[in-house]
Amino acid sequence: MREESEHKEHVGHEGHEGHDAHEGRHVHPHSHVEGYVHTHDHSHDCPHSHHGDVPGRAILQVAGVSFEYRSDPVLANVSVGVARGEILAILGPNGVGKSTLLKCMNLILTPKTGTVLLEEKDLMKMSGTEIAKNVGYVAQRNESAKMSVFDTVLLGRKPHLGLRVSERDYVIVEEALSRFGLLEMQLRSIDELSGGELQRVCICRAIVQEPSVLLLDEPTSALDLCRQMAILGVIRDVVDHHNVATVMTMHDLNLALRFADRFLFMKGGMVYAACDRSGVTADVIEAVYGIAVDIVMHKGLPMVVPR
Ligand SMILES: Nc1ncnc2c1ncn2[C@@H]1O[C@H](COP(=O)(O)OP(=O)(O)OP(=O)(O)O)[C@@H](O)[C@H]1O
Repeated sequence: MREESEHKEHVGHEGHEGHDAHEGRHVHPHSHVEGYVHTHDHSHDCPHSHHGDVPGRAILQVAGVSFEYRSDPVLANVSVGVARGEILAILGPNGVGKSTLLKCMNLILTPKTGTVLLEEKDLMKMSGTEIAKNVGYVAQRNESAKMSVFDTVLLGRKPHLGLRVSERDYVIVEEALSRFGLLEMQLRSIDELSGGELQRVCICRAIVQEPSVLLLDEPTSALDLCRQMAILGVIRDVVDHHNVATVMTMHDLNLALRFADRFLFMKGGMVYAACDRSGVTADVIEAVYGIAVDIVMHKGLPMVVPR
């Protein structure tokens, strides 16, 4: 099994400008990250919300995946797919295996059984560079180093670089830095950033990588309320306008309901429910988290309120 050091192609972006944070996923702002505009502009054909398990349309398809750390079983027979233009939220209590599943989706961890297909190609048969070109990943905990914010984000271009950094690479990086509100701190060393600033840098790095699949492990865990909305707004925008598929693990059910299209609830290392917003019921939440909740509607969006 490959442990989690290998292709840590952090994904990163988060932005402030041009997002409709208060409207969440129902409003898709028309700003964009420059890099995607030049290379994958599918803005006219991106589907928005999808239901069920998208088996036929999934760009990334996990089938029958099991995983164990040494001999401790963590995942059992997990199957799920994510389509272009949609955000899948992986939900469930601490330690249930959300991060492990995410790491199996780009083979940072190698599943014990099962397959992971990217556009119907077996990920196990792809090179690390090929995976990195297609799948961006931002870890839950990000390593820092003595490197500037600019250089860190530029590293996201690595899978695409030729012999040297091109003008286009610089344009993509600068555009993304701007969207993530990082321009002013681009010369600072990332080992001097706050946890939330570093999280934004890492998401920004993943975005400039221009992946077709983004895997984000608790992308808002270190962010304040305003930046949670901003960054999820930018991610939603990239997903909507550049036909990217995104999977994110989350704890905040209300943020998930606001920004994601589909929801994978895990319990005991298995899939308990895979549904769209209408399937997120008080019964499911109680069964998965062991807490009684009410689901109330607020401005057209369901909200989970613990009793
Ligand atoms: N490197 C590791 N070696 C051994 N066990 C691990 C390792 N990483 C995670 N585990 C265990 O595997 C289980 C699943 O962990 P994982 O991080 O996937 O859960 P999670 O649902 O993402 O949790 P959280 O919500 O707390 O982040 C936990 O019991 C955890 O202790």
